[in-house]
Amino acid sequence: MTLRDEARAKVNLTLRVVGRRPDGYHELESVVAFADCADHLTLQPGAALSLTTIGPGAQDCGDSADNLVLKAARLLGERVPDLTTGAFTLDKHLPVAAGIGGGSADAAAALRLLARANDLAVDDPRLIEAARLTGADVPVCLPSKPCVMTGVGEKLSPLPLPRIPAVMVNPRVPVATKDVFTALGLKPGSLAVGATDVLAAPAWPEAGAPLADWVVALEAGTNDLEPPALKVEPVVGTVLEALRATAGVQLARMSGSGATCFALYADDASARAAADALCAAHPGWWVHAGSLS
Ligand SMILES: C[C@@](CO)(OP(=O)(O)O)[C@H](O)COP(=O)(O)OP(=O)(O)OC[C@H]1O[C@@H](n2ccc(N)nc2=O)[C@H](O)[C@@H]1O
Ligand SMILES: Nc1ncnc2c1ncn2[C@@H]1O[C@H](COP(=O)(O)OP(=O)(O)O)[C@@H](O)[C@H]1O
Repeated sequence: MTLRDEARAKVNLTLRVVGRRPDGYHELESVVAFADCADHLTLQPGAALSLTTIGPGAQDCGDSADNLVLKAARLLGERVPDLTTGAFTLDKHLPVAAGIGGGSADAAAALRLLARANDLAVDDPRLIEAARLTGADVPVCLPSKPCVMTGVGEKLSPLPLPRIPAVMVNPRVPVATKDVFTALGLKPGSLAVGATDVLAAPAWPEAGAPLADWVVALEAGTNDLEPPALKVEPVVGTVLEALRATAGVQLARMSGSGATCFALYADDASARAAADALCAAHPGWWVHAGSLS
């Protein structure tokens, strides 16, 4: 029997860099949501672990041993004796190295499929450990639910975010996360470990609050990686300008380390119209109209 799952794109609605740990990793505070665009992963359970990558993005990410799907499966196999793995097929649609965690979402989907094939609970500590070791963004992609993410990405606190009409744009220029953190220029050790825990968390709207309240709260945030990303890849500025010029835009910001940027709208029709205008003006860009939740 073939098992299937979706690897939904992650969007950092806000992203604050709190500091840099002595080991070089950065502590973050980020409101994370998930989009209705995704890669598709299947698993044919069996003896040998393998990966075939297909779809429009296959040539950008490949199926070599360093693919995050295989990395996650190997890390889980090191923790679960006699783990049944099998043949994965990844139908790759999301832009690669784009600040929307496509590879992390694929890895998380692989772990969820392996959990199903092996009757493991989704909150099994071995699954969560394998996620954390695969990459900083993989733990948040395991549940793929809106949350406040802290630490280097492993601490998750659920958030009652409503469905938000949105447009996502990637200029089809890959940006390496490491290069953006380097351009930020923080010295290792510019933070006491655990400092994110003692920072006052902003008061987010209650469950059921109107979208307008969320937009006001999110507007008060930033993405601290925008300035260094603009240095690494100035086209991010062009994308933000284009999104901010669309009719009905409520908020436009970069996601993660870029170069994908998103804009929020009050309704689906405005998001659709904005996406159509962006596609006409920039036929080379990847543009997705849909929603975040
Ligand atoms: C910045 C974020 C925000 O959600 O998103 P993306 O832009 O990648 O989508 C993530 O923290 C990215 O997570 P992920 O892409 O999984 O990071 P990893 O593979 O673990 O690390 C890539 C590189 O980024 C840096 N890195 C990553 C996460 C973090 N909290 N601090 C860091 O300093 C490290 O230099 C590391 O070498
Ligand atoms: N399944 C995968 N999909 C995308 N990228 C992958 C995958 N496996 C490994 N990678 C590598 O991970 C890096 C980060 O990719 P991705 O997750 O798309 O971007 P980001 O970290 O900006 O959100 C890329 O350089 C890519 O080569």
